Amino acid sequence: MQALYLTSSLRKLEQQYASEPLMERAGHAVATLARTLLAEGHNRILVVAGPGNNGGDAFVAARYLKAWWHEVTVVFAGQRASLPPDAAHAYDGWLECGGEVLNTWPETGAWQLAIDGLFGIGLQRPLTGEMADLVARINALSLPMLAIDIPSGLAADTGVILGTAVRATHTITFLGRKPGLYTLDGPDHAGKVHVDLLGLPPLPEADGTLLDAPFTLPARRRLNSHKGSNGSAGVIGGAASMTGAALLTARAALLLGAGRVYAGLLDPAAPALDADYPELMLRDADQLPTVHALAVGPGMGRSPQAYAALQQALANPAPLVLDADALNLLAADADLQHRLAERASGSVVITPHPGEAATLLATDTASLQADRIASALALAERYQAIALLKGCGTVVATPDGRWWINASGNPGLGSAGMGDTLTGIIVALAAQSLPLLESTLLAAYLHGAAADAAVAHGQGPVGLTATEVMLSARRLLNRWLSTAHAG
Ligand SMILES: NC(=O)C1=CN([C@@H]2O[C@H](COP(=O)(O)OP(=O)(O)OC[C@H]3O[C@@H](n4cnc5c(N)ncnc54)[C@H](OP(=O)(O)O)[C@@H]3O)[C@@H](O)[C@H]2O)[C@@H](O)CC1
Ligand SMILES: Nc1ncnc2c1ncn2[C@@H]1O[C@H](COP(=O)(O)OP(=O)(O)O)[C@@H](O)[C@H]1O
Ligand SMILES: [K+]
Repeated sequence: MQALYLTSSLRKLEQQYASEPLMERAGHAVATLARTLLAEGHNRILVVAGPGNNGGDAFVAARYLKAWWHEVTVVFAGQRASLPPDAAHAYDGWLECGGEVLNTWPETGAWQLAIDGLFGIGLQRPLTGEMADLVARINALSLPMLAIDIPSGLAADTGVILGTAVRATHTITFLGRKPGLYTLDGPDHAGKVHVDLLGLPPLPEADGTLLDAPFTLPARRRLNSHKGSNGSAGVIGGAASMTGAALLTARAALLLGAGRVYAGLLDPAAPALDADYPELMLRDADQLPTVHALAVGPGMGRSPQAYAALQQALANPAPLVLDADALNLLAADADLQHRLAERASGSVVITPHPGEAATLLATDTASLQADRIASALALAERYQAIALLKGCGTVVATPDGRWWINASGNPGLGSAGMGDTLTGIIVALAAQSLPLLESTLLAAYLHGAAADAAVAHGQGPVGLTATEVMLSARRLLNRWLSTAHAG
């Protein structure tokens, strides 16, 4: 797990250490990494420098690379007179070592690496006109591309593209990881992220946390354990023509270790048996026994029966996962919201995708996605529940203001049934007595990591199925458990 920092915190750190030669160190770090990205025998580097301190870093990097005998072309999108002081100093340093500055894009240049120092964390408004053209030219180069601090055009706090953005193969980011590198459009633009602290100690308090490892696991199973000690999970959903969703959740709960799994199906014509998984106990939605953790929503629809089932579930003290139509019903009904508010804080997790989340916050999807961290925090606050906002870089937030971004997963997860699977993993872990927040965080990471492992085995991203993801998740969880409990 890695710390994530918002721009406001990084700015404070910069001010605190204003007397340190941070730009010099930044440029040196860029040059050092750039060298390693050049293929054997390659030497020609394009550096694009912008009008602020990100451009200053670029000039310092250019100077080092030239000193190390590389052929460096610098394109500068700014005016010397308008540069901030450190960047102006870096510009002068580049000229003093014999470097040249081009103010227009050169006709030809057989570069072998490009360095993007156009904009960093100071970007405030969308790139347009000449700046946007420059980004288009950079992106048209089919080269390894190293972005300085953050790909130019990407908003550091949100991962939103401001107009247009550089697509880098590598990003070297300073002082701390920015959340925008890991959510929404960040991962498509950042490539591999490298961090350099510029010689400073890390900030004592992170703003958020990156989920990039299985940081917590269910307890080791005693040899003398039985299905009763592994917890029972319940799933309510599966209205007519959507029973598959509830069965997927139930199967995931079974495969991820719940001792008993009951599925309460709303479709009166639902089968009495899941033929592939006869281990599952299928019941009518209102006939579930007491369970240790309950998931409500997959394939549930919004019928009066679905409403009643949700109302009943909210009165159940077991840890609760609300997904899919349970969220749409909740968003539309004050009584359900009241019942949710009456529950112990932290005993419910809501798992909306951006469309459901927008409904829950009475906004539109674009506004919701414009700041996924703020949206997840708003959901957690508004519903006094753990909120898991799905999508590339899933964000988890708690009512007390903590947040996490999940680093695992891939576009193979973009097919029906993947959300149902996630819900099943959460409820399985919660049934096995892992606290609900830990269950949610581990499930988010495991679900994505399972998809990554499946892709590594050639099962995706195209055509990856939810069933493959849950089988992969079972393998991974067992591997993590055996490593953690070895010896
Ligand atoms: N400070 C430090 O200690 C350290 C900082 N470091 C480095 O500095 C970076 C931050 O530098 P920064 O704050 O100067 O901002 P930066 O990202 O270069 O951009 C600002 C410039 O862009 C301009 N501009 C903005 N939007 C625009 C648009 N749409 N279209 C056109 N222009 C636009 C804006 O103009 P203005 O808005 O003022 O008109 C201003 O000129 C940081 O990411 C890291 O790389 C490291 O060296 C470590 C130590
Ligand atoms: N590009 C992606 N990168 C990472 N995770 C993704 C991506 N696309 C989808 N996912 C994940 O897949 C799941 C899809 O859930 P959801 O939209 O509810 O679908 P479903 O219709 O299967 O219920 C979520 O956990 C989401 O975060
Ligand atoms: K940049």
